[in-house]
Parts: sequence; C-alpha cells; structure tokens
Amino acid sequence: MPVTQLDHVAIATPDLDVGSAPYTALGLHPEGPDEDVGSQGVRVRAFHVGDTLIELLMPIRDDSPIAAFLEKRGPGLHHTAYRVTDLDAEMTRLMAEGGHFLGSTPTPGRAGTRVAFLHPKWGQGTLIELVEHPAGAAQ
Ligand SMILES: CC[C@H](C(=O)O)C(=O)SCCNC(=O)CCNC(=O)[C@H](O)C(C)(C)COP(=O)(O)OP(=O)(O)OC[C@H]1O[C@@H](n2cnc3c(N)ncnc32)[C@H](O)[C@@H]1OP(=O)(O)O
Ligand SMILES: [Co+2]
Repeated sequence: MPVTQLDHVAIATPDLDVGSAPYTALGLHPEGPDEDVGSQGVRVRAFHVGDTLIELLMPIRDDSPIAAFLEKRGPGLHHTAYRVTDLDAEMTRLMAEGGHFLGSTPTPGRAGTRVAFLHPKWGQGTLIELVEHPAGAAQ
C-alpha cells in the first residue's frame, strides 16, 4: 500500500536553537528531547504540527549529508517524508517502477523508525524519504 500521510518536513540548520526560532514563534513545541541519529550524523529536534512534524536537522559529524547540504546550499528546506506501513514492500514496488533509492535497504531513522530515501532527481528536485509506521503501531 502506498503512502498513508505526510510524516514530516525536514529543515537543515547549523544550530538547532537558531533554527527553532521560527517554529517556537509560531507556537510549536518540540516533541521531546533532541535525538542523535548516528547513522546519519545528525541531531534531530521534532516539532508537532497536527499529526505531522517539522524535523530540524543539525550535523554532528563532518561526513553527515546535512553538513554537505549546508556547505553547498545553506540552511533551509531539506526533504519531505511520507509514512508507509510496509517499507520493504514499497521499496520493491517503486524499484520495479524505476524508483531510484539511495541504498538498497532501509536505514535507521528518528524514534527507532526504518527509513529510505529516493534521489532528488527522481523526486523532480525534492529529496523524498519514506518512513515505516507498521499498521497498528503507535503513530
Ligand atoms: C535522523 C534521520 C532523519 C529521519 O527522518 O529519520 C533524516 O531525515 S536524516 C536526513 C539526512 N540524510 C540524508 O539526507 C540521506 C540521503 N541523502 C543523501 O544521500 C545525499 O544528501 C544526496 C544523495 C541526496 C545528495 O548528496 P550530495 O549532496 O553529495 O550530492 P550532490 O551534491 O551531487 O547532489 C546531487 C544532486 O541532488 C541535489 N540535491 C542534493 N541534496 C538535495 C536536497 N536535499 N534536495 C534537493 N536536491 C538536492 C544537488 O543539488 C544535485 O543536483 P544538481 O542539479 O546536480 O546540482
Ligand atoms: Co527525515
């Protein structure tokens, strides 16, 4: 089954406190403590917006994709992410239809999720992430 909803909109920033300013000004609140995700070399701060999230991403390693993004493009919109119930099945389906994934298997994401990314070229200029939320799991 394809995507069920928008999961998050991700913003790259060199400093989570500075990057948070617009969202706290809008009255949004962090979902919980900041989370380091080693596989991506990032520290994440997530803000609830209804049933979706703003995901602020700050690099904590020089080899992080976010460090490269900031170097080339500066802070700002980084990717959009969508929920799927079965990530492996969705990857298989999309690969069969020409989807260009960055890696052949899911990787660890925020809050213990499994995630996969589709190349920005495939996304017509947008980096698209799929986030697995198995059916019935706490949303
Ligand atoms: C904590 C996990 C969290 C979660 O949700 O759970 C995350 O989301 S972690 C997010 C950070 N991780 C990633 O982004 C992993 C996937 N990203 C990558 O593998 C790279 O960033 C990649 C391949 C998208 C870009 O790599 P790189 O910058 O080294 O390649 P290029 O500079 O050659 O870029 C190729 C081409 O794509 C354009 N580009 C790059 N990044 C983006 C972007 N975020 N959005 C849109 N377009 C992007 C870049 O400009 C190049 O286009 P060109 O026309 O050739 O200039
Ligand atoms: Co993300």
